[in-house]
Amino acid sequence: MSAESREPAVAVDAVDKRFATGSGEVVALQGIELTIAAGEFVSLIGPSGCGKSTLLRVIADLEQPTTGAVRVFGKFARQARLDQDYGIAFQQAGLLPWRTVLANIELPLELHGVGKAARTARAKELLELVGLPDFAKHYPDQLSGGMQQRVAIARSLAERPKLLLMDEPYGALDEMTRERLQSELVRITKETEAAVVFVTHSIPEAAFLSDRVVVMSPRPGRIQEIVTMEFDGAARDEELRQSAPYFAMVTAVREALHAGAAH
Ligand SMILES: Nc1ncnc2c1ncn2[C@@H]1O[C@H](COP(=O)(O)OP(=O)(O)OP(=O)(O)O)[C@@H](O)[C@H]1O
Repeated sequence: MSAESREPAVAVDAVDKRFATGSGEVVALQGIELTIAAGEFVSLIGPSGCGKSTLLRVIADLEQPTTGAVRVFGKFARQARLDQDYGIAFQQAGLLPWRTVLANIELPLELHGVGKAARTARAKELLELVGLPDFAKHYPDQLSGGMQQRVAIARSLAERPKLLLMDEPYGALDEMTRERLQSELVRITKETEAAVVFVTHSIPEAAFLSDRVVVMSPRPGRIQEIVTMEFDGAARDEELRQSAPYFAMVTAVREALHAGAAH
């Protein structure tokens, strides 16, 4: 095992984030401590405005913490961003409208100097993976929102990142597609051994996907509780969704959320 793979994927150390606004200061995050192991799947859940997106953006170095520090595989977040050590998929698919689906997926590889043949081959493989092999030559506006989201996920996986940062990537999808993409994500992250930080509003989604669910509470945004998912070793498959251990975990996350809201 290399030194790098022994480092946690993410280490958030005493992070506060305050925003100055016209009506005063907003404390979006306070005293956040969170370590995510290599290969671990962690969801962030909590009521609207509790700071989930802000925490993800701080990890991605799209926002700077007011105090504290973030490391990604041992590097400062800024260096990890410059080195493109993680893939990002947000709810807004963020595809370039003037590029075909294939060219959108190829973009990160192109920016890293991967040759044309290799990046086209990889992009086609990813289109298969997300179930859109026939849409390579389409443009984003010719696709449904859900299909665009799958393209964005394919793009985030292009460089086989060891960390994926996902902000409600499935929020706009119908339930069937959503469950299919959840299963797909489980399979993909198992294959690639990527760690994932996943923001969601869905308790069942968080329970199905995660090793640990971080429950946040608002004003100021803090970690209320971290719930470890225990499924008695069961695989994360369709059977799990119907099982007693899964329902017990859904209940545990729900109770933690309600405890946070009561404060
Ligand atoms: N750029 C900004 N300027 C000022 N305030 C901000 C900014 N970004 C976020 N905030 C505030 O910080 C708090 C946390 O916002 P954030 O978007 O992280 O919450 P969230 O948990 O992701 O919410 P949601 O579930 O609704 O997406 C909110 O009160 C929000 O208004």
